[in-house]
Amino acid sequence: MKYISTRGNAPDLSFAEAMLTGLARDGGLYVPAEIPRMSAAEIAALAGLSYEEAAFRVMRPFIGDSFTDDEFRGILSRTYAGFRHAARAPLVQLGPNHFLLELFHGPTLAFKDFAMQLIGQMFEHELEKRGERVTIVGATSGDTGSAAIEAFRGLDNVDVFILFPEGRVSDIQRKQMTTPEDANVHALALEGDFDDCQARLKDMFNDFAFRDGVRLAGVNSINWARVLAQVVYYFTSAVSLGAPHREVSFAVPTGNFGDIFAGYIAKRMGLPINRLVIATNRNDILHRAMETGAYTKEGVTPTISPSMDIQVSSNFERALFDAYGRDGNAVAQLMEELKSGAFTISQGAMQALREDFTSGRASEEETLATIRATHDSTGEVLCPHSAVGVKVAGDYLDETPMITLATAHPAKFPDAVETAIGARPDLPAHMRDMMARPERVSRVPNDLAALQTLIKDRIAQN
Ligand SMILES: Cc1ncc(COP(=O)(O)O)c(C=O)c1O
Ligand SMILES: N[C@@H](CCOP(=O)(O)O)C(=O)O
Repeated sequence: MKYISTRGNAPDLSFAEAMLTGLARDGGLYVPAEIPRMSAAEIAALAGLSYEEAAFRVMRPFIGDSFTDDEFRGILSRTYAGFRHAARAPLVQLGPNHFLLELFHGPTLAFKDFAMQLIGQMFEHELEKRGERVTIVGATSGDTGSAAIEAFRGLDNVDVFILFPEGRVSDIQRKQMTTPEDANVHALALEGDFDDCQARLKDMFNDFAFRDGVRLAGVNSINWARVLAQVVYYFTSAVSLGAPHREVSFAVPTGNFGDIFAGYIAKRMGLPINRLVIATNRNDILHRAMETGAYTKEGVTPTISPSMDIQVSSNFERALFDAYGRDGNAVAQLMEELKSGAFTISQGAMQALREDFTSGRASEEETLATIRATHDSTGEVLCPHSAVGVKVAGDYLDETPMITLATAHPAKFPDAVETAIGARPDLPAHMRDMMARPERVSRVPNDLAALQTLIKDRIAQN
């Protein structure tokens, strides 16, 4: 299995190489040269398997010879051992034909753990084999950073630096990033928004002297392995509702487009998915793009679903690559235009996108009302991101079962939940004392050179 860049001008890599490389050297994102298909019989055979065994069967064809079967099985069993639910990703019913996929039972209470715990294990295995050390730099709007820190803290061959937008993550998210005591963890509060964090991260990858000097690696969904791990729960949830004999739809709270892109990959692999619904908050660039064909940046507006306060959706580039018939030059051209703030998607590409994706947006009031109504009718307490998904899913309910992804635990966003239902959800026991723990964080300017100097200095000290 080979991986190619969405901009068509970088070396082809194996799975393990693409995982350690992060961003392609032409600025693009790695995708598999071909998407392996699963037959209806292979999909049906996932029914009743453990999550780990289903994960093995869904991901195996993408891994090539980067890991042996035994190595990969060992990695998967360690990956999900720390989840607090035996099913890993349980489904609960919200109403007739509407289901919620709870993805928040991992160690940091967000769907990010599904992929981050896996790549933590894969990095450790691969770096030990190669005798290499890397510097991970990540950009986060709150959840990716905490999941990355949890997955990589304490590892000998990794330093992990996380850029988060100062004042724009919840208190719990900040504490998750600033309270670990491990010397290899560096939480950096950047003066800017998430898009600034992600832009500086990509600048670091595009500065080859810095990139090679610190042996830079990325664990954002730039990294294909992150997307791949998320494909699995589309299969397990759909199969438990009758796939491949019955179609299902998914509604996905969306920011950086990694999670819903994983659903698209599941569909390309043969999972019978009717709709993939992109659910956005007020930062609705994807919804606007789906409606008009114009992908136009606006400023990021802070919302009660802060992890989705994103305007430049990194993984949309992967969807565009397919929509443009895998023409890397066309994608490179669009990304060049985006530097000036906007691009227009061709009619043909829009048609291709609309065959797979549809979209909707939830306002702040609708998000709060959805948390309240869902609690009243089912007892389920939604986080505000999941509530965006449930609200938008409501506009698409029909005879096909709809699965909305619940992407974070409500206790990560107690203020929004309290506003909606008048009660603050409890944190799980392992996090109860979190607010009292001392913090370690550096404030950093939105400036590439200053960030690079800080990172080099910290590595030299370790
Ligand atoms: C809780 C939560 N929900 C939804 C999203 C959006 O997911 P994606 O960025 O993969 O579109 C994020 C951030 O990525 C998140 O942290
Ligand atoms: N919402 C994310 C943003 C980063 O997205 P990723 O897909 O690159 O991990 C977060 O919580 O940080």
